Amino acid sequence: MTNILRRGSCNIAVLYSEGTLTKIQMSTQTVFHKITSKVLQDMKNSNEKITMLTAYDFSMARIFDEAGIDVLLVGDSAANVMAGYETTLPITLDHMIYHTQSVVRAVKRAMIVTDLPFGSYQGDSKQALASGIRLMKEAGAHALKLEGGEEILESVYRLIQAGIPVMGHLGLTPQSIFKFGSYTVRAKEEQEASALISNAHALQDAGCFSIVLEKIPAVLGKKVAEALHIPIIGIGAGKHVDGQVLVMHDMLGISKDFAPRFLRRYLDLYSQIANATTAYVSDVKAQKFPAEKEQY
Ligand SMILES: Nc1nc(=O)c2c([nH]1)NC[C@@H]1CN(c3ccc(C(=O)N[C@@H](CCC(=O)O)C(=O)O)cc3)CN21
Ligand SMILES: CC(C)C(=O)C(=O)O
Repeated sequence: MTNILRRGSCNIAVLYSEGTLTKIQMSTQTVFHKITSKVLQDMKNSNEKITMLTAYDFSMARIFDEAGIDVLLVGDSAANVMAGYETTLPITLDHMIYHTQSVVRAVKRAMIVTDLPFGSYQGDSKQALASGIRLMKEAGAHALKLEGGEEILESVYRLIQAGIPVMGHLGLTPQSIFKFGSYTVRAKEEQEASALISNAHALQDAGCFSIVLEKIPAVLGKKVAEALHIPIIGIGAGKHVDGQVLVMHDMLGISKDFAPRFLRRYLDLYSQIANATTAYVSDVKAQKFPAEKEQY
């Protein structure tokens, strides 16, 4: 195996010697490989880190996809960053379908994983399957993510039986925030750590293609990534896991007052957008916009 392609716009010819990957010949002669669970597994096996960001809309998803992101997560964090709710609980399956459809229209290469939202799967595996089928059929998701371990295994299994790739999510699981009461680091104590490890094994055994670990000690992230053969994607789970995920608004510096230790901001878009807005407002007020050449 050689290299796994990164950019849509450049001419890196990527030859993947194993497996049966979909190749798309673009007009620019760029060869794309659509990212699938098989590609992610190959990345783990060859020690290539997996990159994942959230996306909720067409315009941002297109930029991320063309810039070479491997996985786009249509996260239920849309409840927070798109809709302004305090928690992820209020977002509905219909909202998740809308966001997923928007992302799907933009993406050529990345794998699109959508969260099953709170209330659309817990406790009833038939409801989980019905919700999952809507996201695959109506929205075009490539895979689904569900929060939890043992307690949702039946749902995970039923989805996988139906041919839907499932990503697990352990550690800090925001849909259970009212059970835990805070967003503190999880599994610091031995008992919770060993429960997390056994849940990770159970998810892998049920057929999950990958697991997200959120806000846990780096040593535990390392332990899980080494013990499991499937790719482990971390958010606040240290550097030894197989890939990293961040919420796009955090990574781009759009979100305000969110500064957990695990976050690295690659831009300060909040102030850049605010400055651009002030400049626009003052130009219009001062009748500097539009200028002669900007009118008909
Ligand atoms: N903008 C955004 N980014 C996220 O990463 C994110 C969401 N929203 N919404 C859904 C979940 C919630 N997540 C969270 C929420 C809080 C912390 C956190 O560390 N909060 C506090 C510490 C709280 C405490 O220690 O009690 C912090 O330091 O900001 C981490 C992940 C991750 N997800
Ligand atoms: C924080 C990530 C992993 C997530 O689940 C979301 O964005 O909803």
